[in-house]
Amino acid sequence: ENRLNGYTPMDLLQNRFFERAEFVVDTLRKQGYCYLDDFHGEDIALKILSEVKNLHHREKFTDGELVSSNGNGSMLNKKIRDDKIAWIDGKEENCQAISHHMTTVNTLIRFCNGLIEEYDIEHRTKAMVACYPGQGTCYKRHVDNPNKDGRCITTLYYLNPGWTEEKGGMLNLYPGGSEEPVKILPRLDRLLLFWSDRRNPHEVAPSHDVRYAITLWYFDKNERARFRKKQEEEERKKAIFSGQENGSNEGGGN
Ligand SMILES: O=C(O)CCC(=O)Nc1cc2ccccc2cn1
Ligand SMILES: [Mn+2]
Repeated sequence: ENRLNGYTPMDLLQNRFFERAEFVVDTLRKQGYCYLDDFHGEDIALKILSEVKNLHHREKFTDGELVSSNGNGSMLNKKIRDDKIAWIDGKEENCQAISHHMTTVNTLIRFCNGLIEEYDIEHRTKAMVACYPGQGTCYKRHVDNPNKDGRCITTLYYLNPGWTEEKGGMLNLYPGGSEEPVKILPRLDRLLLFWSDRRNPHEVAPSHDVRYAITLWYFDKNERARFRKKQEEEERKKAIFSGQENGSNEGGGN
């Protein structure tokens, strides 16, 4: 069969993933974030971009959340984020290249999982396709997973050919809460990975051109299971509480 100097194409592919996973895990350990350029190659990157633009033109994006509570319970309608988003599971029509991206990152993360003892990564979210429509749209400084909801690695795939810092829209990352941000250019075919917890506050600087990205969050099995159990516990308590409320009103309740 077609062995290239003793390796099959599959061997070469596995090696390629293993090498990149080693680099990613070493770099994540060292600085908490890591990016890979030319992740899919330009042709596939442009195919993914055309599918994302198609989603945008077919009005498949919704507004990001509009409100943030200012901590004392009152809901401000202050915007914390201006991105438009679409959740994609990869089976939708006209999302084949996006689906290929999702399976490719899964394979990379599976190789990384073998090298990271502190996490056991088996699941991820759907793909969140995001668009910043320009005109200064941004995303305020935040932490993806501040309260142990299970997400351990954030992956961001950027789709912006010819992007320059003049266009704004830099991802400002504050690894370890550092004062000075690391400024990441959201260029085409760049895959950025970082720990999703408090180690990586980040923000999107005001963007003056249309800016696309695809986010996948990967879960640590144990943290996710604990979070789900806590959620169910809270649901039960709430149900009991509202049950008492119904029981207490006159004639209400069966
Ligand atoms: O586009 C980038 O460079 C990063 C943007 C970003 O941080 N997006 C984002 C989007 C989110 C949407 C829902 C919940 C949490 C979220 C956290 N982060
Ligand atoms: Mn974020």
